Amino acid sequence: MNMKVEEISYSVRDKRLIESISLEIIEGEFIGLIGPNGSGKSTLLKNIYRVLKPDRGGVYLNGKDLSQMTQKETARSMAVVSQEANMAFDFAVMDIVMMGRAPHKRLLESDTARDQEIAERALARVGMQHAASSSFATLSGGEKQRVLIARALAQEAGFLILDEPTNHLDIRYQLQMMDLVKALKLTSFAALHDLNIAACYCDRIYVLNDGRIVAAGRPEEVMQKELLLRVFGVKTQISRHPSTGKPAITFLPEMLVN
Ligand SMILES: Nc1ncnc2c1ncn2[C@@H]1O[C@H](COP(=O)(O)OP(=O)(O)OP(=O)(O)O)[C@@H](O)[C@H]1O
Repeated sequence: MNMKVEEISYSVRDKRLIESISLEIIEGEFIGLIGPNGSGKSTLLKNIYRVLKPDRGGVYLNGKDLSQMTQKETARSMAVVSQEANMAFDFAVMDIVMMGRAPHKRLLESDTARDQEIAERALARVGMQHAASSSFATLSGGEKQRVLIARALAQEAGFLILDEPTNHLDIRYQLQMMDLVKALKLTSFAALHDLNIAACYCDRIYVLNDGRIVAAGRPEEVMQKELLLRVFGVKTQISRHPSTGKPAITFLPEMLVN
């Protein structure tokens, strides 16, 4: 599944939150989106997954204009895992995964054995089958994220959007989550905060600053100290990770630099 974003802009009242953003994601790629707090990452993703409507420009999935698709059609092509893992009501884990089947059903159509089988398989793929009847609210942050990935898998969409999927997770769960998503081999677009994680896992990275894309490329092209200083306002040393060969970013606190 290929995705193309063409010149999208979005404003609230007079404030332009994202400005003329274009990008392309090719089938099978894992693409990162990085940028400082408030740079517009969530706003961009929401414009892509149709919680917000761009003022200008368009989003195309396999050449098809998303704004011409029904929400159900969109959900069959695109699944979203966001950082807001809390549900207003408590549900059993399996019920949450089964929600992923909704875009494939007619209104009030009941679940079939095939839906059940797809949901069970999705839960097994994220290693959470033992928790099928547990209450979602009682799970740890890492487990919740895995269940939400399972829901996205049950949705059988070819394109996965992740909005800061590792927020609030400790380092072990962050790596586990990223390894899991990579192993799924879905075409993915992920807003990430941790630059080393982005450098390690992404095929390509887009850098957002003040609502605009200011750099794009492979991790080694993007992770340059001048750019990181300009965009994030931090001093860094960039080396090559001894095992992965990817850029490894070391941050230099002001008090040590001076
Ligand atoms: N509904 C809104 N009305 C006004 N301003 C908004 C609205 N939604 C977002 N913003 C502003 O738009 C900017 C971009 O916000 P956004 O949440 O997209 O950034 P982000 O890069 O995802 O940030 P973070 O890394 O902190 O999650 C911020 O300055 C934010 O305050």
